[in-house]
Amino acid sequence: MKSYLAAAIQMTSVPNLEKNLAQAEELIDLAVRQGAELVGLPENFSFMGDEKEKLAQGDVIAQKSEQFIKIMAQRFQITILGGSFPVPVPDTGKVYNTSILVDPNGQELIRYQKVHLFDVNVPDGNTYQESSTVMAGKELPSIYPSSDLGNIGVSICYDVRFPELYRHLADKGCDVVFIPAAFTAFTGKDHWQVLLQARAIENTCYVIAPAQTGTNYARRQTHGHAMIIDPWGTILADAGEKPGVAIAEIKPTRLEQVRRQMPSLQHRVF
Ligand SMILES: O=C(O)CNC(=O)[C@H](CS)NC(=O)CCC(=O)C(=O)O
Repeated sequence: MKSYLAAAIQMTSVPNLEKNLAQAEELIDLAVRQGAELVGLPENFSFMGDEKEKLAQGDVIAQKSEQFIKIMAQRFQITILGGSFPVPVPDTGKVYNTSILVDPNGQELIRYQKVHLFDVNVPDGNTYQESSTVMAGKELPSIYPSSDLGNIGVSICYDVRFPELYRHLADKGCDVVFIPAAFTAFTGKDHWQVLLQARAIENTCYVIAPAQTGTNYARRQTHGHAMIIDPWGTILADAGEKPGVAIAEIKPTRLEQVRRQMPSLQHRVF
């Protein structure tokens, strides 16, 4: 594993596929110009909108999103996570909330279908019933062992509240975990950063957390603060509240140092 720059992209996706892909491309370009070699896009980067609209356009969104990620990877010669996009599941009327990690040759390295669905009545009055349109994935995410970039793990948004998923990734030797999100503004202000830091600290790994921000559609407000956190829990970069990128260096020496200073993964009893 080498030292390299990673980027967590922050955007305001809206109910317009082409607009979102254009915004994503601009931000990927910005990240690459600053030297990023590993880049993550947020949950639902290519479409944030009414659930019914998302389903109606599901096939087009899935096909264009996947093609977009592969083209970006090859054009910019980066490894990139398509934070998530809907992929229709035949004969169900539902989609998988899907993330793919793609290498600079346009080769798919990991495909993960979100396991934990956000069926929550948020105390601000908004109700989310992700399972009404999304089929829950049934498998734990896998790790991609990159000799250059380290062992890369993937998860999506609400998964961050389920530490057992990250412990599974840690068991597989995870060095860098992606947590792309579209966190609600209401839960985000109190929980987002704390949860991300907890996952980094307890698993002594880097966290790359791309995010949605601002007003996406109707009353849907997302929290922003895409960030990169080191294995000690220190926030290395925070994109704030506007669209942009959080960029930071991922260092194998820092991983080794923190794992030496705080060997908690070796002290597990259960
Ligand atoms: O809403 C959309 O349009 C697209 N879907 C999402 O953004 C997903 C599923 S509803 N959001 C989350 O998982 C938020 C979790 C969260 O905010 C928390 O855990 O507090």
